[in-house]
Amino acid sequence: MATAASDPSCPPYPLLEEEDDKEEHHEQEEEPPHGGEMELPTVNLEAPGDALAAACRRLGVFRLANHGVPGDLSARLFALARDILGRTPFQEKQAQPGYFWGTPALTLRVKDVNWVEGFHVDLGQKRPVDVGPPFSEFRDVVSEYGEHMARVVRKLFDAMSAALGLDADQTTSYLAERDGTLRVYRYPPCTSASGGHRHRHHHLGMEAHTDSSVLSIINQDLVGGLQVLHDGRWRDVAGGGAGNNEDTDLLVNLGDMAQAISGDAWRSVRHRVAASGADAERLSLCYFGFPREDAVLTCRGGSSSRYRPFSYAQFKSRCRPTSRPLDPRSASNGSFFANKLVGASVQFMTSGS
Ligand SMILES: O=C(O)CCC(=O)C(=O)O
Ligand SMILES: [Fe+2]
Repeated sequence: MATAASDPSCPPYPLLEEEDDKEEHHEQEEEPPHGGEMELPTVNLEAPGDALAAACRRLGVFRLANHGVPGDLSARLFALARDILGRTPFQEKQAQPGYFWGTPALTLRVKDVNWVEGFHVDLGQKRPVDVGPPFSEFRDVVSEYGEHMARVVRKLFDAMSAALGLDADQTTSYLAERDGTLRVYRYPPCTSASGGHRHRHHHLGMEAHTDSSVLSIINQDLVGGLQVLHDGRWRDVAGGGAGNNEDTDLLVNLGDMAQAISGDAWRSVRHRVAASGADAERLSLCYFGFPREDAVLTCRGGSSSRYRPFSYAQFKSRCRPTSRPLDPRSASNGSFFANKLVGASVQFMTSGS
């Protein structure tokens, strides 16, 4: 049984049950191979051109240059996150609003826990949460960073809307950029990490999934660990050295809502995070932009679309988390979203799909 008890910043209870051989064998069979590092295309936010639609169609993930997020702001947020998450005793962090460790399933079953902790911040929350230092400084920097994320995601979505031919109302309501979520993650050192290859006692920083957002913006440090599924292989996406200089690229993932809006022309990329090694910790700042809850998404393709018009509120209320991840081999990029929708309710799908 693995525990993190020797590290005071981690929970003082066991985090992993022994996996039985049968289950281990099952998981090994399902695991897509690892395909090494992948060079992602870069989109220039000031001049996205054809590169934007090409990346959305082919990959569902790209680097974003010329975003204008000040390097020293990212650096300040990374430094605060490193301090607060990495050097504060677990019990103290746990008392803070928005703090989490591992998966929500942790309370039910200590198995397949994601080796990650962090803060979840609703940027649209009207009343600031009352916290003392150093958390108040953290809250203020998060809020300033969130303003930049809202600006960047709006500009990017405007360019995407133009490429998809959305009207002015859709362009406004399909993304509520100021009501996004920011997650500040720390992937603590993990003694049972194995570089992304599954074997007995292997952990992941975050299990394979697609995001439910329209767009997600990831700012990861130099440690790296993010992997995307492309052509049936897990490919490493190198860390960007976030916060080291103003020219550092951000990463953009298309989420399920972008795939739906595009009528499946664009991809919601399947991705995961390898657990950090025993002597490394990884930090990332992830912003998620969602549609306005009441906006009805009419998916491209009209009556021939696979999706009936639906609102994000409906999608959220119907989407039940599955207890285990879907088979990653069968879930090629994109089909996972359809599976999520089918799992949520057939009401979202037009008949026959
Ligand atoms: O930490 C990261 O780089 C990615 C996290 C992620 O995929 C998520 O929060 O959905
Ligand atoms: Fe994600």
